[in-house]
Amino acid sequence: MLKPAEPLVRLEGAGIERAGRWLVRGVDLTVRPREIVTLIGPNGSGKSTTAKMALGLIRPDAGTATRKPGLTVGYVPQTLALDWTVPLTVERFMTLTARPSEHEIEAALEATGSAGLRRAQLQTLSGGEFQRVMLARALARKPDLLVLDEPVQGVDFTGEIALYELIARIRDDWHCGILLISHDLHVVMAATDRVICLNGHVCCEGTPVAVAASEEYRRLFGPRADEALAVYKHHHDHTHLPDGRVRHADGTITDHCHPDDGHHHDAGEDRGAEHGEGGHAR
Ligand SMILES: Nc1ncnc2c1ncn2[C@@H]1O[C@H](COP(=O)(O)OP(=O)(O)OP(=O)(O)O)[C@@H](O)[C@H]1O
Repeated sequence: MLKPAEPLVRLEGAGIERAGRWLVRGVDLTVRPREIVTLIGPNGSGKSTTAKMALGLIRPDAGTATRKPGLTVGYVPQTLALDWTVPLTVERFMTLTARPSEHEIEAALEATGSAGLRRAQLQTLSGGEFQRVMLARALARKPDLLVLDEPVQGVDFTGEIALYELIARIRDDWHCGILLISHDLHVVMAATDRVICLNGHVCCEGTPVAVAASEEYRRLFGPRADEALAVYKHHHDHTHLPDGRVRHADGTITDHCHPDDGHHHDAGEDRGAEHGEGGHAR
């Protein structure tokens, strides 16, 4: 039996209370190395609050939040308090709150396809470019855990797919665990190992297929639930094992998955494929 990797972060029965109201309650969550865990749920369901507990930015009023000792976290928040009237290059932006080396800045920009933007002014970037730069800034810290709160804001549908593919590639190449927040169902279902559906508490959780099939999820999202599942089935082609290794559609197991390793086949071949536990798609 394979031993699962030690969690990077674990919430157990965690909850936050403000002014006599529980914003979220009873949340159990773990993110392990090389795992993508996605929090979905309607507006105000407690996704950002849960992520902040996982990050250690707020302390749970009930339950516990534990992080692996020495954990390095990269965080892309939903909103950023920036003075947009002050000129700021991408390079400078990346060094505002941390001191990454030249090499780390270069590697992070390269990995997010933003190398050409290094000297660009932040104010001139498109929505998609800005999200990639935000990702690069978080990556430059060489995080064990990346927490991405709505990373596809301001990005069109094609850009959204590309961004989720990039996130999966970052997990594979940088070996980090990723906690993703989204209320955007269709693409995110295809880009995650495990989904946790929140609505003030954990409504349902599991593989994308298990969640999409659950009553609670269908009640919450209605007909859009089927759309999300269709996209998921379309793209699936490999499964992440509990120890971080990857079982491919052809049955072989490797330490990681990468588009060039010869195991991946065209998404078109995946139509109607069945899914194992912990499956995810790229
Ligand atoms: N510091 C606070 N004090 C009181 N209420 C708060 C506080 N922070 C958040 N809330 C409330 O808690 C609830 C959950 O907020 P949260 O930002 O976690 O939701 P979310 O699922 O991330 O929403 P969205 O999809 O809109 O980003 C909301 O009703 C919000 O107004």
